[in-house]
Order: sequence, then C-alpha cells, then structure tokens
Amino acid sequence: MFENIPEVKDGEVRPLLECQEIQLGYSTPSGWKPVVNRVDFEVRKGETVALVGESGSGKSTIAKALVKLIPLRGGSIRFDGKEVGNLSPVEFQPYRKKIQMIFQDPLKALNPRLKVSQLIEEPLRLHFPKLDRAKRVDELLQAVQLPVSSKDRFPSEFSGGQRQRILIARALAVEPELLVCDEPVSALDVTIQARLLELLESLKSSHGLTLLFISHDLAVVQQIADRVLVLQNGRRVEWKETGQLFKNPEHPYTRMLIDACPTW
Ligand SMILES: Nc1ncnc2c1ncn2[C@@H]1O[C@H](COP(=O)(O)OP(=O)(O)OP(=O)(O)O)[C@@H](O)[C@H]1O
Repeated sequence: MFENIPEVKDGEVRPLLECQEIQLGYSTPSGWKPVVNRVDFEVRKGETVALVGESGSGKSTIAKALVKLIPLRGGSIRFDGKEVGNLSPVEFQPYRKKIQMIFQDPLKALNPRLKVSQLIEEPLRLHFPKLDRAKRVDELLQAVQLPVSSKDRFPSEFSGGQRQRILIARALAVEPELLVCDEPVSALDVTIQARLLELLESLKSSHGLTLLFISHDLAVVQQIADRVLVLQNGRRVEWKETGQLFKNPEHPYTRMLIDACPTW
C-alpha cells in the first residue's frame, strides 16, 4: 500500500512526517462529515512546512489527526519512516511525545491555577521522572527568552506573546522532534508576531526541531516556511517551495489568497 512514497536517495533529507492520501472528518448527528480529502504532503527533518487556506479548509483537522485527537479515516501517516496512522492511542504513546502542538490561544491550554514552574514540570514529571526538574524549568524559560523569575507567576499575569512562550517552553520540555503550530501568532500584534517567529526560527536550530506551521496569514508564511501546502475545502490545490509559490502561484485559489493579503 502507498508504494508511491519515494525512496530517500543518498544525501537527501529524509522526511520526518509523510502524509499520503489522508482522509479525515467528523461524525455528526446527521452522519459522517468529510473534511480532508486524499491530501498528500511531507515534512523533511529540519524543514518548516506551512498549511494555508481559508477558515474551514481543514488545516486544524490535519493537525488534530497528527496527534490522534481524531482518527485517520483513510490513507497513511508515517512518522520517521514508521506507519502511525492506524496505531491505537496506547501504541501511539511513544510518538505522542515526539509530536507536540501549540495553539492560537495559550490560555485555553494552560491551567490558570498552576504556576509556570508547575506547568512546565508537569510533562517533565511524566516523561523524565529522574531529571532535576527545577534546573530544567530554568533552562526552558531561558530558551524561550523569558526571565527565570516567571516560574513563580500564573499564566494570567503574562501578555499573549509571553503566554505563547510559556506554551512553547512546555512543549519543548519533552524534547519533541515535530512542533505543530496551529495559528500560534494570529492573536498577536505584528511586532510581537515577528519576535515569536524569530524565536521559533532560532529554536529550530538550537533544539533540532521540524515545524508544521498552520496559518491563514500569507505574510507570516512567506517569512517562516520552506514549503507551502495550500488547502481549499479539504483538498490540496498547490504544494510548492515558498519562493516559487509567491512568484508563480498556479492555482486560482492560491492567487486569490495572495491577492487578498493586505501586504501585497
Ligand atoms: N468537532 C467537529 N465536528 C464537526 N465538524 C467539525 C468539527 N471540527 C471542525 N469541524 C468542521 O471541519 C471543517 C474544517 O475545520 P478546521 O477547523 O479543520 O478548518 P481550519 O482550516 O483550521 O479553519 P480555521 O482557520 O477557521 O481554524 C469546518 O467545516 C469545521 O466546521
């Protein structure tokens, strides 16, 4: 099955994530609602791939499937060469740590009753029980360029951009390989957005990360992505290296997205 995944040749960077003909959707009271239809893409190690498309095109649905928040209905998801799409939640456990997600609204993901130190220690306790957690919390706060004193405060005491950094520190705690970022900067103003994008860029090299970056903002995508997958109504309409996409958008939908972007 899915033998059309190309062999990796010598010197080529191996894909960390390979999605082949994935089909996703939701069970609703009125029946099965298909959302993502036979979509193919891959993310090479160290690369940033952006998923773009209008609201409702299926971007977050793909992200949810990658961390098994919803099941794969058809097709194949391979992580580091291994088929993970049809694993049970228990079988998927070893991979769950390697794929971390950050969301647009960190407040929803951070328990407001816990201090930052507790929020970051939580995944450490689970995955690295023998580690000196206090030391690691300090290191992770420094990695996301927050003062170490932040650890004694609560999420509500921070700005949106700072909360996003806390969420990133928490995600980094388990040493992921793939960071799935679902509209992580959409709620932030432009200056804060730019700083957070710079941070993600520097964490990529310092922590050996690969990024799948979901956004509807093409200005952001142009800044951060190596390749872009354009989704329309759950179908792939374009899949290209970023420079090429902006220079030579082939699909009318891509051209429409680019024309609709206020930066151009
Ligand atoms: N739990 C659910 N049950 C039923 N339908 C859902 C559910 N979650 C999402 N959908 C539908 O799936 C489609 C794709 O939604 P999705 O959130 O993946 O889009 P998106 O491209 O990420 O959009 P946005 O940019 O607005 O987040 C939409 O029609 C949405 O209404």
